[in-house]
Amino acid sequence: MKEIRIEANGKLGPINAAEIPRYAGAATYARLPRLDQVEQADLKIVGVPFDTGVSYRPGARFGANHIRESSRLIRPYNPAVDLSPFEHIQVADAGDMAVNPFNINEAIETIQQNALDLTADGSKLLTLGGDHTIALPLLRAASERAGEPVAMLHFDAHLDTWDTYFGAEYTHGTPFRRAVEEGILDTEAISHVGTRGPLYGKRDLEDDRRFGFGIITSSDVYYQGVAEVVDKLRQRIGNRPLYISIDIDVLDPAHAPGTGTPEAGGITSRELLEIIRGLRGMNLVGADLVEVAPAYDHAEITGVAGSHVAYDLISLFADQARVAAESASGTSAE
Ligand SMILES: N=C(N)NCCCC(=O)O
Ligand SMILES: [Zn+2]
Ligand SMILES: [Zn+2]
Repeated sequence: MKEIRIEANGKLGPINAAEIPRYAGAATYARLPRLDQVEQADLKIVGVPFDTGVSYRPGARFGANHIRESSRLIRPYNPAVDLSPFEHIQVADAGDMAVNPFNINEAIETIQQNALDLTADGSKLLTLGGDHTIALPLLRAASERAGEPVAMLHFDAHLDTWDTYFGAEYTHGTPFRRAVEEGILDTEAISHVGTRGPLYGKRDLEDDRRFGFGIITSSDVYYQGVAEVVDKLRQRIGNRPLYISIDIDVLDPAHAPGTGTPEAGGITSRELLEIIRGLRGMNLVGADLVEVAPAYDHAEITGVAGSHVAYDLISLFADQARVAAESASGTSAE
């Protein structure tokens, strides 16, 4: 069937839901064009079907396609930030990386190389799915492209700065310790948001602090509120190149049951979306959304949350482009 798409400012947008019912056809994220359907993309959305690094329930290898299927209802205008993101940047779905499920070291190499290849033309990357192991190669690629260690906001129930599991260095509980060891993070500007739940010991927090991480716990979000949290994060990060890593388990299991290591007492999807929206104007260079495991989901609760989180991340990228275009053309950029 012929696709009928929304087009504006020379950008090829989603399939028009007024012409072709939104439940029809193969899923791309938000029914956006595939990368091979556009001449160029400013932001590429790519799936990472990999979950060999998990310590508990597997299934995040199916996360990207679940988020795509759950994103069919996304509409083109984002009123929360007064922006039609797909009109300001060309966004395209680049499909999935082909990652070895039997060899973690090789998988990490592939992810890093694919991320570098996809951004060689100056475009940016938002990855969907996979377990949190994949943040390490994605951060390596992001810091190489930025030409310096990157700031990071890490939304997660977990610290993911543990040392090893069963002697393994590369797992979904250890990417950020490795990243600090490798010197690819700007340790003046890294923060966890939404952490909670039992730890192995107090030492986990001491190690984490030593690496440079600031912590805003799930309870801090509750007691301080979104506005104060956003303020603190913006101050800590300033204009540094910023990578955002979102583990969907940062949400309470009521908001995201479909994940591998759920912890009670999480933030709501409203809080997460509001914090992301509060980051407008920051120097975002890349992002991932990990740990969506559809086997434990119901009624696409987690898939819908993930698809909307991705939409507000895309809106941040688009807003950066809007501001840059406005200042280039001399119109005031608010
Ligand atoms: N979900 C992520 N990324 N990490 C959880 C690791 C929890 C653990 O096995 O102790
Ligand atoms: Zn994690
Ligand atoms: Zn987690």
